Amino acid sequence: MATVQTAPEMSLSSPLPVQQEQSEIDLMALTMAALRFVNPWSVETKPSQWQAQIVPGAPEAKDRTITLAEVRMHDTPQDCWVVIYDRVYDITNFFDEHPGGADIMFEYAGHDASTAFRSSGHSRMALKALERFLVGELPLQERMYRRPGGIRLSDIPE
Ligand code: HEM
Repeated sequence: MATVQTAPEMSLSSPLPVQQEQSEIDLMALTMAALRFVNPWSVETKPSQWQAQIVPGAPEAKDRTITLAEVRMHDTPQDCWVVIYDRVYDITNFFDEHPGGADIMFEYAGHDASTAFRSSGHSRMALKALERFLVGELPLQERMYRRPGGIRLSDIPE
């Protein structure tokens, strides 16, 4: 004997839950796509291949913007970045060369080392040496020195 399937009961007060879930997923996907379009870094959680390939001291390094959040991810002896006067330096290959020793520099791995660098009385030669390690610069809103109204010091290089 044939059975007749009846449609599930519907009422205005209880809309179908499946349809509701579907529309929420689509909305989320649309929002993420829009964010990725407007500002890719706002939805990127891991360092991208592009950022991983920065060559320290390369001429284009001064045009790269790197956030403090990205700097924080580079805090190991094999991959060590520091911030000095709003600029980001990859000092991974400098540990053995540093006249002040490796340990003192590693204390600032992934962090801002401006005050420590300044208070160690580094020479003009040391300031010049920074150029070899440059990988980028902080975004304007995260800078302390190189921004309108920022802290002014006589020894901040151009
Ligand atoms: C990429 C970053 C750095 C570069 C290129 C650098 C470079 C140098 C250079 C060339 C010297 C020899 C003295 C001079 O010319 O001033 C020196 C000494 C020294 N540095 Fe650094 N330095 C860096 C980061 C740091 C940091 C973050 C600290 C943390 C406190 C530090 C602490 C010292 C100290 C204490 C000395 C004195 C060593 C001594 O006289 O025995 N340096 N550094």
